[in-house]
Amino acid sequence: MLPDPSSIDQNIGAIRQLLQESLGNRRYQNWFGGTTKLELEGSELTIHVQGPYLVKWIQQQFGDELQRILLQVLGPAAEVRFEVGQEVRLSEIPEASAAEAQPVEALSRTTAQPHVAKKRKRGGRPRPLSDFVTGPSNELAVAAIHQLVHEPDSVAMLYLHSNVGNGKSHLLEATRLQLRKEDPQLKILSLTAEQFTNYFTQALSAKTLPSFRQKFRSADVLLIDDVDFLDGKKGIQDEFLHTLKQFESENRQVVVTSNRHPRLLGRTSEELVSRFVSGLVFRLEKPETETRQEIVRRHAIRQGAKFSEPVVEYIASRFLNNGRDLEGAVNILATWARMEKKTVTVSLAKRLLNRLERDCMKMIRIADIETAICTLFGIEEETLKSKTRKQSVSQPRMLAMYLSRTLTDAPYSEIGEYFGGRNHSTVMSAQKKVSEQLKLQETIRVASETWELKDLIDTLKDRIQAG
Ligand SMILES: Nc1ncnc2c1ncn2[C@@H]1O[C@H](COP(=O)(O)OP(=O)(O)OP(=O)(O)O)[C@@H](O)[C@H]1O
Repeated sequence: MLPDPSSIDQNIGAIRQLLQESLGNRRYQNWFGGTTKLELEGSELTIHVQGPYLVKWIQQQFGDELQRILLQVLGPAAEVRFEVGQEVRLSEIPEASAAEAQPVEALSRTTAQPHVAKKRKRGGRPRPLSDFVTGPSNELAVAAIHQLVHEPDSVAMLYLHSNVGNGKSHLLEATRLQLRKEDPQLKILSLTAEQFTNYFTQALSAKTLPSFRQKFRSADVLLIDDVDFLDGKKGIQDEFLHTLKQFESENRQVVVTSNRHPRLLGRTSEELVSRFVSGLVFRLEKPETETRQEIVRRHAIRQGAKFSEPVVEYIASRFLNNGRDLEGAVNILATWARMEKKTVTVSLAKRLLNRLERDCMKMIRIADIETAICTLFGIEEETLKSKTRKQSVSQPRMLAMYLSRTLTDAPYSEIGEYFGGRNHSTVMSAQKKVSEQLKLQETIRVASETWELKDLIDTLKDRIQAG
């Protein structure tokens, strides 16, 4: 039986009221009012927040109170989870198809969801190109978008890749907005690869593949976020490949984003990879100092906060990896300033962000390194740990040992044991060998690409740190 929508509204209303009573109006408005959306499904409350820092913050500050209130309103089965980012919005799918297609959530909620914050895409504030801070780390990608929009005949496929939080989704949405501005009639289909998969699976089981194909192939431009989601999913890859072929044959445009270079999609068909690399491929690098500072300034303005230059510089020097972390830090400080009606100083920023930064630091395990190496080189974990001395396996194994020494506190013996019961001197010599290769600026082959060893190690480190 479907839940009664009025009882859902009543329960959310009761939760909000109790929170307001318990926290006081001002704190309630700051943390749960305004744009903080609450959703209830059964006895699970989902709180939608803007960034991972807010998850930590709300859990630390109000976790106990929240649990008490949920227990009171929803009973002992009550659970709370957080969603970081905003709601999914298939905004440019023509009305009919959006209505027909079952929402992605409805499909994914048929199985139990782990209680982790899962990032969703789009919705919320629009992210135009003018909001995107451009610098050496990303300017080629931005130039490519301009070209795609203004010279459609010259760009058929654009592939943007980067580590987490460096603006892929922002740029994809900005592309949609630019295209729309240029031609309001254009049919733009914009969705994540996961949504594509869910729509496809749904159409397959409902035996409505022809109309699914019609919808996905009738667009003028296709924008797909997180195409790496398809890695290792053969059936969907075939379907996606057919869609791409159709776009290609009719000179329509496709933009995709991914967390890695197409050649590093180890479990993706060669045909699909070669389509990706045949287009323009750009990597969004970590933002450099000036870009980070400007991201902080602009985001502070959006949050209605005014930070002094030393505070801007402090935040930018503290969060080096991506725009998302910077925005999260700004959100915390801006909300604090609003609540306390005080100016944020550098020492206050240090104090407030210290604890949060510690909480968000990732503990790296040897298993994380193993996963990153196996994914990148497209080899199985058992093979990496096996006795084989083939160079295609021994080189990744040496790298795994080297990174385990660099990124974890594990002793040589533990690392050796982990990678196939080897002794500590094997690990020592792997570390020495990789260090020498780095000194000699050697290159290394991964799939059919040649990499500078240093670039490869930096990429691996980024991906391991980002989880
Ligand atoms: N150069 C930039 N200028 C302005 N904002 C940026 C920039 N880089 C990242 N951001 C902001 O950081 C946040 C994270 O960016 P986004 O979601 O686009 O990252 P992503 O690369 O898609 O991450 P993921 O790999 O997790 O999907 C967004 O709010 C985005 O607007």
